[in-house]
Amino acid sequence: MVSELFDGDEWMPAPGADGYTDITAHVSKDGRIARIAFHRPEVRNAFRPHTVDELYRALDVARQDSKIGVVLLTGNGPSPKDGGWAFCSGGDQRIRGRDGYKYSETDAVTDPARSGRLHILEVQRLIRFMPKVVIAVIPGWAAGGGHSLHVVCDLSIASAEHGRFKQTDADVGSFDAGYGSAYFARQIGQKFAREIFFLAEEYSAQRAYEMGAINRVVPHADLEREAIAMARTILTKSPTAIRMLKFAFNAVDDGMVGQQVFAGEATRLAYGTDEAVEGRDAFLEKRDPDWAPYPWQY
Ligand SMILES: CC(C)(COP(=O)(O)OP(=O)(O)OC[C@H]1O[C@@H](n2cnc3c(N)ncnc32)[C@H](O)[C@@H]1OP(=O)(O)O)[C@@H](O)C(=O)NCCC(=O)NCCSC(=O)c1cc(O)c2ccccc2c1O
Repeated sequence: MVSELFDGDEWMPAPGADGYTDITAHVSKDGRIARIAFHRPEVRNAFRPHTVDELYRALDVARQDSKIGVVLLTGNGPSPKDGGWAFCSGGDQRIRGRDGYKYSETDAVTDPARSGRLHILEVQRLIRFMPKVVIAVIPGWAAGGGHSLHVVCDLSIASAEHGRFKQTDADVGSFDAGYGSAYFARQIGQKFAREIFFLAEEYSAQRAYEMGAINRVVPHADLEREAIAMARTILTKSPTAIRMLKFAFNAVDDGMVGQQVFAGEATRLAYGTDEAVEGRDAFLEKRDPDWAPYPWQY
């Protein structure tokens, strides 16, 4: 079983998915939505380096699939041990070393520079910069690094019954000092964000909604159906408009990188104009460009 909430009629395996152990990856039957899920429910979907490698790969496959417009990131469940649900509980504390999270011996990692990993941050950047909408679909706990992952997603939808939130970083001597905290404060305000990190108290999906940390709270049984409905609404929109909007929302918080990402897409739009074509053709034809047809717009 993939997950109790997984509807097999909606999905087919994503390319490369049969090699994954720590996640599952699917594509909707029309090829337009990706569903990527943590698959370690017995540890509340905590991630180890191998999980992060697979997650990065699956997200990048979705990023490079030009039919896909929306990615649903979720956690499979419930736990076979106790029936608990989780989106993700962050880094697997059992394999945390002094320089990061450790691969297991079966991963056969010999490069010492690769041994201690904090590369969930690379996943955060991939979610942030991919030109598609990523929706966190939260069926249970979002804790520690799992809490930060939902923060970096474009939208979040949570189970009313089982969605629970807790930022445990400071309990375990860790701190996500980037999107997980500073950007979170931009979302919900400084006082709430500081409270959530400094007190590390559990809060409900309803409370998260009231603070503006998530977009929707829905009945548990409807969670994935509602997420798919959100995705289908987004898919009715212009891909270019959604891409430019995502990067516009990002830019103000992402400094020069945000400007670069937005500007790259502006350049792509400019290349499509006759004016830019004239500049290229003039160079190739070894003549002066004729800008006369193109006014100084105001
Ligand atoms: C998530 C919980 C609040 C759930 O509590 P609950 O009571 O429902 O469940 P249990 O505690 O009994 O858990 C069931 C079972 O799962 C195991 N487990 C849960 N979470 C983890 C985990 N993260 N690592 C390993 N194992 C986990 C638990 O031990 C139980 O196993 P049994 O064998 O006893 O059945 C609660 O579980 C909880 O608080 N979990 C820990 C949350 C946490 O502190 N996460 C790590 C935060 S730090 C982090 O994630 C992080 C990672 C990075 O890579 C970073 C990189 C760069 C900067 C910062 C980073 C960062 O902060």
